[in-house]
Amino acid sequence: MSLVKAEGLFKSFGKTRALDGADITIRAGEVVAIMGPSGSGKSTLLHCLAGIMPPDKGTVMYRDQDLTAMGDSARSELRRTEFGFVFQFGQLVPELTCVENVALPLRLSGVKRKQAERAALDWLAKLEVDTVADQRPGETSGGQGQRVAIARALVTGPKVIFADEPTGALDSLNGERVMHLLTTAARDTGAAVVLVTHEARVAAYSDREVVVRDGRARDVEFAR
Ligand SMILES: Nc1ncnc2c1ncn2[C@@H]1O[C@H](COP(=O)(O)OP(=O)(O)OP(=O)(O)O)[C@@H](O)[C@H]1O
Repeated sequence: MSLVKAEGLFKSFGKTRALDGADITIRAGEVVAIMGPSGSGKSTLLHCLAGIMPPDKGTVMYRDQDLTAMGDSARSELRRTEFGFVFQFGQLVPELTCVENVALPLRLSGVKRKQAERAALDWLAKLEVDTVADQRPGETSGGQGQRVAIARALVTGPKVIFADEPTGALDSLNGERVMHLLTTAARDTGAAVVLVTHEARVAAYSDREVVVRDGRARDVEFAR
């Protein structure tokens, strides 16, 4: 059963064709690594799948909803309720403490502060960073910051986590730890993970790899 299904995606930036007829299907609960050379269209594909960027042509279905036919506000509502995001540099709010950062998506959905912060603390503990709950992101290490960002992505119970080079700024040991925690947490909650990475050892945490070349996506045989 497909959860996210994209067909015939085209996207150009001026004369650069970033996507050139890309197709990809993500099933519920699976961890998919999007790999491929630099500039091949991986991030553009991720942004189209996640409803961050509309393709020039093609469709992106999330369950029975067509993201490409939705207005901006419906699409951002869908992103807020169904998706979680992790980027290369955590992109936490620097003025807020880590627990406030993780609680933020719940607060935006109308959850009361105490309840939101309790849920945030639970997630920080699962990702083994409850020790930095009261610190600001600038006072944490890169690996801790990424774990906080993962807690923030998971706190709303998303169906899909989109992660663009989530370990790109970490050393290999921290990268592996973050991947382990991300995929374990996603498997525990049943969330699918769509992950852009250059690194084979990061892709090794996925169930399946999709290779993007010249703006087209190709499924690799189930590797494991
Ligand atoms: N906002 C943009 N404006 C102009 N060109 C862009 C933009 N975003 C992407 N591109 C171009 O589209 C192509 C695909 O970019 P994309 O970032 O999707 O590739 P990628 O595979 O994620 O690359 P990398 O691995 O280096 O991050 C590249 O040639 C890039 O320069």
